[in-house]
Amino acid sequence: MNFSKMHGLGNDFMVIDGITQNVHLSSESIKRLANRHTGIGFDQLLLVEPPYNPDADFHYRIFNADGSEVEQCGNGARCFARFVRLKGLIKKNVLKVSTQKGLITLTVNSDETVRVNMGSPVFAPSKVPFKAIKEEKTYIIRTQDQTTLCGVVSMGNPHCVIQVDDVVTAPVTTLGSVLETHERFPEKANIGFMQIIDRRNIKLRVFERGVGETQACGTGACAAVAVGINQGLLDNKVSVNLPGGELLIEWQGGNSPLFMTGSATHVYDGFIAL
Ligand SMILES: N[C@@H](CCC[C@H](N)C(=O)O)C(=O)O
Repeated sequence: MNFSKMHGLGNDFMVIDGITQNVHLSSESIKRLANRHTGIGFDQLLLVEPPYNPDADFHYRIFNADGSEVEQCGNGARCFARFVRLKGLIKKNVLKVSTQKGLITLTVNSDETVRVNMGSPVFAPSKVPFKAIKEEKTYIIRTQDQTTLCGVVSMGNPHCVIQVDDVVTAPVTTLGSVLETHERFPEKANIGFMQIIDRRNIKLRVFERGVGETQACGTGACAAVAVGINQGLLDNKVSVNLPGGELLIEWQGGNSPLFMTGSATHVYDGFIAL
């Protein structure tokens, strides 16, 4: 099987063309391939497929390193756009792509950065999904030894965003792993730790569902800015500083779409016998 290794700000992917190749992967084989010692190593596997929807150019499926299939991936979307152009699967620079959670539009800029229309953030708890009596801007989640204030949003996938004083000392792995599987998130969640520098700049670390902490999480950056704007703490255009680099997030609020812009890097092409 031919594949490409790519990354978006260090969030790394194995990208497979499932249009010209017949690909059948079980969650066990994805776990094996994701292993950084005995496999190829990646945070997510992206599988490019022909469109199911007449409005889309492609369909793409996303699998976490633990083998679970998920609905959305921001850094993956940008890598996907560069992959299909690099492999000559399409020539145009504006692409429509369906994922498990609907259609997104991707624009490849002249400097090869990619701007993604991620659709509108969804705060209704039942849609995240998150167990709550009613929608609030801030929730309290109780765990065995602490209570945590957070915002909750779906960017196609479930996110919980916690404001912290300093991302360096934030309990990303300890609290992140407890909240990822908290009973109030029936489909688990990605847990973001956001330090607000000023109204246009934040720092962010994310403990990703099905992976652990990654160098960057695109939907996590979108979720943090959406929660920050919803809570009245951020402006409509925010630069997000992640351990792996910067993303620009723009959202006018309400039902308007949220845009994410950032880089997507091709590392190498490979071949693996399964
Ligand atoms: N790295 C991603 C998010 C991938 C999926 C996530 N771990 C989930 O389970 O929802 C991104 O860049 O958005």
